Amino acid sequence: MKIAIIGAGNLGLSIAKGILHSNGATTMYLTKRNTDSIKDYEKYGNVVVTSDNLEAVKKSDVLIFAVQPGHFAAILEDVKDLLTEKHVVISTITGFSISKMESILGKDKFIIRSMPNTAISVGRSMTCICSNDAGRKRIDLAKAIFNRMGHSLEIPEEQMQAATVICASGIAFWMRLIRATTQGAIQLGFDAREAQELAMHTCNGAASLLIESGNHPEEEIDKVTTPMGCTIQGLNEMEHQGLSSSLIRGIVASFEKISEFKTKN
Ligand SMILES: NC(=O)C1=CN([C@@H]2O[C@H](COP(=O)(O)OP(=O)(O)OC[C@H]3O[C@@H](n4cnc5c(N)ncnc54)[C@H](OP(=O)(O)O)[C@@H]3O)[C@@H](O)[C@H]2O)C=CC1
Ligand SMILES: O=C(O)[C@@H]1CCC=N1
Repeated sequence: MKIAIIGAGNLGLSIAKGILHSNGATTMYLTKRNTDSIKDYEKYGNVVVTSDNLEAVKKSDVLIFAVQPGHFAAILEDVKDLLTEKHVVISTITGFSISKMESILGKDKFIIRSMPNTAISVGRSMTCICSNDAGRKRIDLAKAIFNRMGHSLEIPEEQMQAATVICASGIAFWMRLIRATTQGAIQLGFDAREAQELAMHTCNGAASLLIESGNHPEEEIDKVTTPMGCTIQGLNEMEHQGLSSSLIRGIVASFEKISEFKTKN
């Protein structure tokens, strides 16, 4: 597979790492205007670093766009005449609709809109995807690409903004919960490194338990909460302090913000 990542910034480089990690490309173009910071990627042999988007598009089949929303339309205008039947356009751009992409590229192009997260760099992204009508022919290819680097789910385009909050911003939300747990562990006497080790592996275990068992979280909680024990004491205190409520409110605030953004675009 010949892949180009147009916009090798935070997310673009995370995707590049995920692709390298999973041997997911025969050649990979990485583009940005100032390439100094990513020249090292050329040591991987099959990676070409360039500021020339046109060359990257001509030499690749799968085009993953990861630029800021304000740059995207102009870049699509620049490359649109180079697009042929071999190309699949995959956007990761927040708030940029499929109809807007079609208005620049045409309805006949294979267009996939995706929302991965930065855990793609370690092959563990939750990635939501949808496509235009023509792109339906390539949705399995897009799923295969993202499933090599985590888990993917096809959703209606209307849910893409909500998926951005839960999955992309969600990485930051979970990081903060892990950090808070780490701070608690330090207060209980662990050194900082051990505290983080305990917090992140316990978090990983909790998610893996649900993924592998298919159980509801409360079913697993019931197995841990000894009557009159320390777990229920801690959980109830967290809820008195608004744990679930503050998470839900944060998610809704994030969604309200992204909805403003959609109106502006
Ligand atoms: N960060 C995240 O976790 C997630 C981000 N997204 C979306 O992904 C997109 C990128 O986000 P993020 O990676 O954080 O942003 P960054 O600003 O880190 O990356 C964007 C990159 O695009 C490059 N760029 C700008 N203009 C061009 C151009 N003309 N041609 C090629 N490259 C160009 C910039 O480099 P230079 O200035 O050198 O050209 C920069 O490295 C956004 O639309 C965001 O909404 C989606 C999911 C998660
Ligand atoms: O915070 C943001 O607005 C972008 C969208 C998802 C991740 N970063």
